Amino acid sequence: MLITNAATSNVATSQKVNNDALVKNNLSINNPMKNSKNTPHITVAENTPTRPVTTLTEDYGDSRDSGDSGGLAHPVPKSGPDMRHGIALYLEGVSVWFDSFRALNDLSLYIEAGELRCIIGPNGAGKTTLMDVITGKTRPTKGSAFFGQIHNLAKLSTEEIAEAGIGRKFQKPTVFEKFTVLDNLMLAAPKDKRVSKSWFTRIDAEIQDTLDSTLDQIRLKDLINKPAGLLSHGQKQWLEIGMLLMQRPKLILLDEPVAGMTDAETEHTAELCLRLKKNHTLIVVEHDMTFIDAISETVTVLANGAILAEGTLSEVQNNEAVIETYLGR
Ligand SMILES: Nc1ncnc2c1ncn2[C@@H]1O[C@H](COP(=O)(O)OP(=O)(O)OP(=O)(O)O)[C@@H](O)[C@H]1O
Repeated sequence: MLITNAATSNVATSQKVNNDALVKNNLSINNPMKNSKNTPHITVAENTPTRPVTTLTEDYGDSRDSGDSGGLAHPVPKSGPDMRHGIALYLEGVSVWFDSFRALNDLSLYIEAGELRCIIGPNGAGKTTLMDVITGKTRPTKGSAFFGQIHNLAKLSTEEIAEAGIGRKFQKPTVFEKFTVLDNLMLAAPKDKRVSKSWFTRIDAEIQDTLDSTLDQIRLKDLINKPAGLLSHGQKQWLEIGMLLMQRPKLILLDEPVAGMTDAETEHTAELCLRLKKNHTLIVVEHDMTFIDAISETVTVLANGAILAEGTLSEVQNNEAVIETYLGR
């Protein structure tokens, strides 16, 4: 019963899937790094492919909710993402068209492993569409999207992408209000190990470790027996981040994590992001500049589906085009 319920939550959509039936990855990666001003410097051995530059020629359609694999052949690598060359996420020339409207327009974005990247931009800039492409919810109409070297995000299903190690937290918390903090976390654990700690005296050692470190990260240890419905808005958000952490993602996407939070909660969330950064790659979409200032290294500004500017917060804040289009004078 609980497991059925869990399958309907945003977090549970990224539960691990049984991929026994999936064949080993067979993608050929044959087109090394191109010159681009966004391209980070990477030192690699001679003849080693640095980027999976596979230009997509198929039209993947324009449905935002195309979360299935659309009948495409998509061998799923059983291993985790290959980030040996330091790139966690690689998007090259990605466009998303909704009929004739271009929500993303030839967008190229490279996120290094261990990076905390902030994405800002006006309403309608394409931020959600970008997150949708990364999580497989929307297919690129054109371009390449890879997680590490081998996971082709344009071809994997949402579940396969979650299995590969990408976790997304949506803006609105969707915790199970009647269940305790602990039960919510246990429900988010990978399917094969998902048992409620309160029902069993013994618990998988790996899950126990993940639970302990998650509770350390989200600072809700003292509230484990509290029903989630009685938590503050901020605590619910942290719990939901904890539910993501139970799945041990490598790349975490946070969509407006501090919307509706008090100043103190915003500050705590900034501290949480900085703690998460020690072991994860993060992409944070936010409008709150105080929060961005507290956590940001590189900030990417999106407008009209393309990158308007990229740099430190103060660099983009002083960029004329950004002032004109987004921040104002
Ligand atoms: N399914 C769709 N069909 C048609 N147009 C869409 C669809 N989804 C999004 N769009 C349009 O694509 C553009 C980008 O939307 P998106 O939600 O990605 O922007 P955003 O930067 O996340 O905005 P916000 O900050 O308001 O959330 C918008 O103009 C939106 O209206």
